[in-house]
Amino acid sequence: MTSRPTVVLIPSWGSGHFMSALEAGKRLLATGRGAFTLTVLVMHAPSEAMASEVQGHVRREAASGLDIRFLQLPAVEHPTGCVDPVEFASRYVQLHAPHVKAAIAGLGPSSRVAAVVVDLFLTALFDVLHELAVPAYVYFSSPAAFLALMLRLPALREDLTGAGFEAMESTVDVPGLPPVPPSYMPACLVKAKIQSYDWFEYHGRRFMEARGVIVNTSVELEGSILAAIADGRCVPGHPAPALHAIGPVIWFGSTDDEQPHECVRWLDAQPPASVVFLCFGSMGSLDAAQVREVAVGLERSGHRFLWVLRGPPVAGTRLPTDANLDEVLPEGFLEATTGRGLVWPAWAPQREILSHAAVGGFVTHCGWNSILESLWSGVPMIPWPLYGEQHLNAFELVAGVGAAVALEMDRRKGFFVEAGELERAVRSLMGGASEEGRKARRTAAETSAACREAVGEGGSSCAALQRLVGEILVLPTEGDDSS
Ligand SMILES: COc1cc(-c2[o+]c3cc(O)cc([O-])c3cc2O[C@@H]2O[C@H](CO)[C@H](O)[C@H](O)[C@H]2O)cc(OC)c1O
Ligand SMILES: O=c1ccn([C@@H]2O[C@H](COP(=O)(O)OP(=O)(O)O)[C@@H](O)[C@H]2O)c(=O)[nH]1
Repeated sequence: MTSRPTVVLIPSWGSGHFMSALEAGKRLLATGRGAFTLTVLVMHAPSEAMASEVQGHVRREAASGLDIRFLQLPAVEHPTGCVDPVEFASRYVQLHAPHVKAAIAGLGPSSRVAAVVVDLFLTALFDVLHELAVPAYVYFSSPAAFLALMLRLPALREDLTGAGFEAMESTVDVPGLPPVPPSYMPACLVKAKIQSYDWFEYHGRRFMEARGVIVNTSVELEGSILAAIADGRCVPGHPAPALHAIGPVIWFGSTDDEQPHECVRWLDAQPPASVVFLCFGSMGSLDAAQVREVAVGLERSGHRFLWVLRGPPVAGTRLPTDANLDEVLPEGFLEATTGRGLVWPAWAPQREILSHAAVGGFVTHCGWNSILESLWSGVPMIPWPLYGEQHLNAFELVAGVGAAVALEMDRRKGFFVEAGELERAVRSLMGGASEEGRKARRTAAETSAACREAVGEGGSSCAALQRLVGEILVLPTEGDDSS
């Protein structure tokens, strides 16, 4: 066999997961310095909107001249009767298994498959990867804290009564984190969605079969949790999977835009660190009553703001529409805040915004990518978790990392936030008077430096990446007589 080996990456189709995994793959490729190529198996995204996003990414990356080959997998049926996206994703992936097997087996004659890296919801593919005897890795694009929790789920199930986490009176032990109040348990694991719990538990168990788990974090960010997992504190009596903390993996890819975005132009005219930025991720939207509270809270805070305000999701998807500002904002709000506030109703260039000197704080839905992007830019946060694992991320941000001012949410009213509470948190984060805000700003600046050091030459994440590449290159696969 003369050609170079290849590392196969199988991301899931959601833009956030896809780009995070692809960026990790590109870092593997760069660290391998030409020793292997990258082959990306692309599944059809289940909705048109997502499919066109993914196709856009594939087109851009395929044209980048890197050693990446994209192979489109055949379409499969959509599983029916799923209670939530995680069940859908897991079952949709199971249906891809024969195609994945054929695609990987088909690579064999021309290039040895050195490793296969799958997204965190794709562990159902392990059966075919084991059959093919290729080393299987997981790429975990969420924090190590959530990985620790997923590994703990089989044991935690024994402590749960039928009423689930929300009925629990004691705190939850997530090894490496301070005790977690049940109200911070991820929305994806609460009682009403027991099938979600089953699927998260399924994936958590299967992570134990992986050759390693590549995590989008760093020792500096989540050292105590990584150590707890490695010490076997999540699944006592079983060797923990090898962990590779290579983050922060942040995608800084270019867009097709030639002109600076309107939000960026508006920021250019604001004083340094004066603007609080509000954005709720790729799937976050607030209902009308909550939008009114945010508007009142921002107006009363007196601070400058840039608010990405999206409308309800497109029918049949979780993707928000562009907001109709005249309809949702209280009368007179835009006039009252002219000059010190911009409400943007559509997708905004978040990474660019967070790295702008005018931005001094971030009200975030606590998606892990958003948290990493904010920390990278040294921007302190106010956590407003919505879905997925974000409540746990919010807890970690305040109680662990410390780069945030906590926001009180009314759990009995669907985690509603009162205007006065948002006003208080914004004043605390952005004003000079609060010790809590000063600490969050100081910690964010320190964490930014630590993150940049981690991925730089000689840093912990850079070293982890080099070790991982070294391991992948010497791993034997079945039938490989060089072993
Ligand atoms: C982790 O638990 C959940 C994750 C998601 C989820 O789903 C999702 C679907 C898509 O089609 C596109 C996505 O980008 C996407 C993202 C997503 O969660 C976020 O994933 C990020 C990693 O890329 C990061 O970890 C964020 O913190 C996540 O919030 C959905 C879900 O239930 C609805 C989960 O339980
Ligand atoms: O208006 C928006 C909303 C989101 N994002 C990007 O979308 C990703 C969201 O990922 P995250 O993990 O934070 O949350 P998710 O949307 O997956 O829940 C991040 O890279 C954000 O920078 C963006 O650029 N503009």
